[in-house]
Amino acid sequence: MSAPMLEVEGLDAWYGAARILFDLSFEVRRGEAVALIGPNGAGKSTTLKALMGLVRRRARRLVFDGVDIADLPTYRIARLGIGYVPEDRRIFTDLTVAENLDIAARPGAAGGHGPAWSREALFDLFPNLARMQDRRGGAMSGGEQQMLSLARALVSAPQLLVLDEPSEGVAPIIVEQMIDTIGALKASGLSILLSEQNYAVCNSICDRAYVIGQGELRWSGPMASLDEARNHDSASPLD
Ligand SMILES: Nc1ncnc2c1ncn2[C@@H]1O[C@H](COP(=O)(O)OP(=O)(O)OP(=O)(O)O)[C@@H](O)[C@H]1O
Repeated sequence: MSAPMLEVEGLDAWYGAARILFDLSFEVRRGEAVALIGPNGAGKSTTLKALMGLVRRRARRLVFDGVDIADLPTYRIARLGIGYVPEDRRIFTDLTVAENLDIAARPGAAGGHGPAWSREALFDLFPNLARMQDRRGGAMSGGEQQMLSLARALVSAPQLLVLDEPSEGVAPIIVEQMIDTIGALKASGLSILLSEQNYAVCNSICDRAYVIGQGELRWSGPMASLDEARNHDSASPLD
């Protein structure tokens, strides 16, 4: 079997003096969708920030696509082909949809070694965005902003999409659309690392799951096994 695309071994992370992650290990293989599941405050967002070099962290092994990323700054990690969509989305609220995408497509921003996304291909995937190209980011709903943030991540041609709680603050009907969109991206060959509290989102999209609690790994295995345990065991890994 080929080496994993992302290998994380023994990851610790801190905010100031407060240690948040304890010896976390996980991996994502090429074409796979992997869920980080856990309750509020479990450390999911911190795990993704630690991966991107946005918080102080230490790991025995932190390798993406064969490159040691432990000492790389965030922009270099992104350029290797990781499209990170943070929980707060970080779109420019004063700029329009089209301008937000233009900024992501500035020269030198791409180069992620993944499939290139033309504007047409993006708008095929996100027809709502195609219809609101002149709308300012600040005038969009939570779900629309999430889609824009996802579209913007694709502009940099990632191989791995890292999505931090994409369903948060999004209306249920839009969550369904989002599941379809992320599922289509997976079907196109992109690898996905998804942090979620919404179990249904993980179950619809992911092949495998890691359950995190209080900064530690509590369980890992195929999504189907987690689903089985959740439905039939009195003490499920999610309790
Ligand atoms: N900037 C920060 N400074 C200090 N502590 C923080 C900071 N951000 C998060 N924490 C703490 O780190 C722990 C993990 O938070 P994290 O946001 O990673 O959890 P999470 O699993 O993503 O939960 P949520 O679903 O609420 O985002 C929590 O105890 C949280 O209070």
